[in-house]
Amino acid sequence: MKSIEDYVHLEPKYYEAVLQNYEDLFAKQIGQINNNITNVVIYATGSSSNAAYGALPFMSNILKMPVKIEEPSIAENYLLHVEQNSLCIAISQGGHSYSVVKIIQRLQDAGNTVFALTSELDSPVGQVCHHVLDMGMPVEEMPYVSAGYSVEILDLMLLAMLIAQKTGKLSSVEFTPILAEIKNIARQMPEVIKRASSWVENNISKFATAKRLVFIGYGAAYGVSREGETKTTEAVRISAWGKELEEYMHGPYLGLNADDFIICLDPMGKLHDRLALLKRFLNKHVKNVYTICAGKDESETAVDLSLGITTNELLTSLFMTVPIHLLAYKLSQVKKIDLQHSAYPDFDQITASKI
Ligand SMILES: N[C@@H]1[C@@H](O)[C@H](O)[C@@H](COP(=O)(O)O)O[C@@H]1O
Repeated sequence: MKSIEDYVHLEPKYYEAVLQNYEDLFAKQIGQINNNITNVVIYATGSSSNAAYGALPFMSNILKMPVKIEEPSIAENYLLHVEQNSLCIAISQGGHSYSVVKIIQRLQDAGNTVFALTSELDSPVGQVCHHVLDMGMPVEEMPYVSAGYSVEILDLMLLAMLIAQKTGKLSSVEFTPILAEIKNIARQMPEVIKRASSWVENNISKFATAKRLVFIGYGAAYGVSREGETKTTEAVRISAWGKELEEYMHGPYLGLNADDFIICLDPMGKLHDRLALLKRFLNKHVKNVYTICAGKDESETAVDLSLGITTNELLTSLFMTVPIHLLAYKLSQVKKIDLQHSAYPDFDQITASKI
């Protein structure tokens, strides 16, 4: 089975394939989308939900309408009131998540149209949903996904662009440079992976002593911070938080421990100065504060990582998770965690959380 690291190295190839095929992949289903949609509701859980948060600011900006993410279980059991002009998108990379299958069934039974994004077309999600969107990559064998998470972000961004074009929100003149910017990022992925790999290598012995990792991001990097929490919890099996910048400052900072390892995720956007203030505070109380930034940051220290891409902050989730995935993988190796076999084989037998 390929490892998380193997899949990270496959990301440039998968991005290239999606960028070549996205029109064919999505054309048929895009044609079925109602031109009068006023908002988008995304149903996803785990990494798929984190990916949606990474794409959300871009999607809302391109579609010029509200985009929200709902936890499928809460939506299915308590919030089943969907507006007629909502575009419902369910995401399940593997297509076996119980709560995603359920919400698709409930929405369709109530007369709503649901589009499901998945890589496994004949999975339960693929079979239940009437409008399946192919993610455009092979099924990821490794259950702790990395490439699939990133491809979901790319898929959602391209979908938003196509829908915006179809509904008259984005002209061809506007479409072309945005697509060129995304392609430019895709071309730089090998260099991002190289920089991220050496940063992880150089710092792994220190990270291996961490009792807790705290990821703090804003804008598109909020999804990245959430993915930091997910991957660290699932693959490294130590405590982790993934917070939005102001959310962290609102109260969680009070739970700070001097031995926390804090990773700040800076897309070099609107809230860069707010993050700088928080770092000033954190550096007074915590020894291990790191920053991963999209482009070059003048205040960068020796332990920080610059991924070297100066781009629209809304697109940074396409590459900022690379170091987070590699760090989680390397830490799992150091801790000799077997990611290929389930730690609790009885879990799904008892709960049927994956069907
Ligand atoms: N442990 C995994 C998560 O890492 C994954 O993100 C989630 C959603 O998976 P999917 O996108 O296939 O619905 O499922 C599992 O619970």
